Amino acid sequence: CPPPPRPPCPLDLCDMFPCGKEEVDQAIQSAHTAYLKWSKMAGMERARVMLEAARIIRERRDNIAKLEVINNGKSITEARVDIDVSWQTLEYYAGIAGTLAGEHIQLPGGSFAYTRREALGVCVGIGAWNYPFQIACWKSAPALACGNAMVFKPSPFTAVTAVILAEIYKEAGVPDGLFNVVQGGAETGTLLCNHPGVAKVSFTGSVPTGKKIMEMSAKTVKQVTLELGGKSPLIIFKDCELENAVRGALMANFLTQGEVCCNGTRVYVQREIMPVFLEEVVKRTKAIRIGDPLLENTRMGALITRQHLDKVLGFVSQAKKEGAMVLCGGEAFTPIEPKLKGGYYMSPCVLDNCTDDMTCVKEEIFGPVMSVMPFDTEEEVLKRANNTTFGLASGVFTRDISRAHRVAENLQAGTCFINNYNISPVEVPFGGYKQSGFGRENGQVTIEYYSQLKTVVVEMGDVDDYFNC
Ligand SMILES: NC(=O)C1=CN([C@@H]2O[C@H](COP(=O)(O)OP(=O)(O)OC[C@H]3O[C@@H](n4cnc5c(N)ncnc54)[C@H](O)[C@@H]3O)[C@@H](O)[C@H]2O)C=CC1
Repeated sequence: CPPPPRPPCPLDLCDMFPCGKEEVDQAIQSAHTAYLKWSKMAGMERARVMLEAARIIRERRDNIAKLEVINNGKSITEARVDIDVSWQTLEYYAGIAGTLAGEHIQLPGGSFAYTRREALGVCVGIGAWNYPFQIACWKSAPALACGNAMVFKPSPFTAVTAVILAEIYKEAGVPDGLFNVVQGGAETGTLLCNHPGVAKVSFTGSVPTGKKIMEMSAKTVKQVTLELGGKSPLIIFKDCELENAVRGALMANFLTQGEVCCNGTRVYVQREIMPVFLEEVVKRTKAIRIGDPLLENTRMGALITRQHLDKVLGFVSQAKKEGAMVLCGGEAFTPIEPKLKGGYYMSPCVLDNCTDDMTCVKEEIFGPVMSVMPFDTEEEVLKRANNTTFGLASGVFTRDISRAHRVAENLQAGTCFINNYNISPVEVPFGGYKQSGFGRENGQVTIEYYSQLKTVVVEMGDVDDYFNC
């Protein structure tokens, strides 16, 4: 049902009507029809269509990026990177589509077996609001490369750009229905996860929702990939290249207004360099340009919603109550331009005097808030870094190559960045340990999560007369 009429708002991007059972059934049915056709095509044929889609995205990069800024609130420079990563994802998996193959296994007496890598069927993608277009590509590209269809549900807060992707796939020549977008929130997502026509659900979002997705998917034994939240540690040793470590800490905390699942928000700094680190990090954080995300030199745009901004500011207040010290930021920010008044901006925040038991150190804030803590030894910091139910990412800054690899080995996280942070090219697998989820996105391994192996056993001789004794 359309929502009741309300006065038009000049800032509205679209009206979103959530899909109900009928639309979800239709989307899955048409995706299934498209899958029957698409999965019979050769990998090279699928690759050609995907490369054409990648080309169109590249050609329209600036327009899509602009729309993504309006969709999400992130800065235009970041949005362009998201769109570049998106077409690269399509190119990468187009390259793999033509290489999908099985094995040949020799058996006694000339008999043999072979394996076929087959598609799963209709896959569902459920996206978060922080990387709307990129998440749709991270999920659909490997799915389509393997011969699947996808029904994608974007977050209701960022409903628009996934539709652009659907239009581009169609223009590039995928069969009608191969990539369908359904709109809506939890109810629509529930319909998708409970649907018997769905073979797999790939989800990006919060841990509580991820658990529900798993539970619903279990009823019909759907495969599941979960990309959930994090509270990742970033460990900075005193022998680091300080300039890089400071830049890395900013990269680990303030991209997309801090709304990044793999952010390194627990920053452990070796005690000897703490004063100089804090001085530099605060100086740079204060200098971050906040404001109109469509301007070239803006580096921090608006948070996703008023409620989310209030939630993030609430974390800062709670941190103060628990004894943390705000070194900078942590307040609602009103840009000078009149048109931006009422936007959900906040100044990026650095918290000192933090301890491991504080709420700001334990819980995912999903906003521009960095918690800094001192440490003395490698053994101690590893213990503290791993003392969390999350395990998405981690980082270490040091000039000592042995220490870097030793720390990477001992951190319980799906990714460890050495001497940088938040670098996620498509060639590199991405995903979590512990409650940050399972399965992987990107890299060759993701093919495993969007395909299944069939074994074909071929007898070249006679069948044993086993029962005639
Ligand atoms: N790991 C990550 O990348 C992300 C983590 N988050 C975390 O989650 C918090 C809440 O953000 P939300 O957008 O509300 O995350 P969420 O986990 O509630 O929503 C993510 C997606 O799941 C859908 N969804 C919600 N409930 C569902 C259900 N019962 N069944 C099926 N689909 C459902 C939503 O419509 C959206 O498309 C954030 O404050 C942040 O801490 C949010 C976005 C991304």
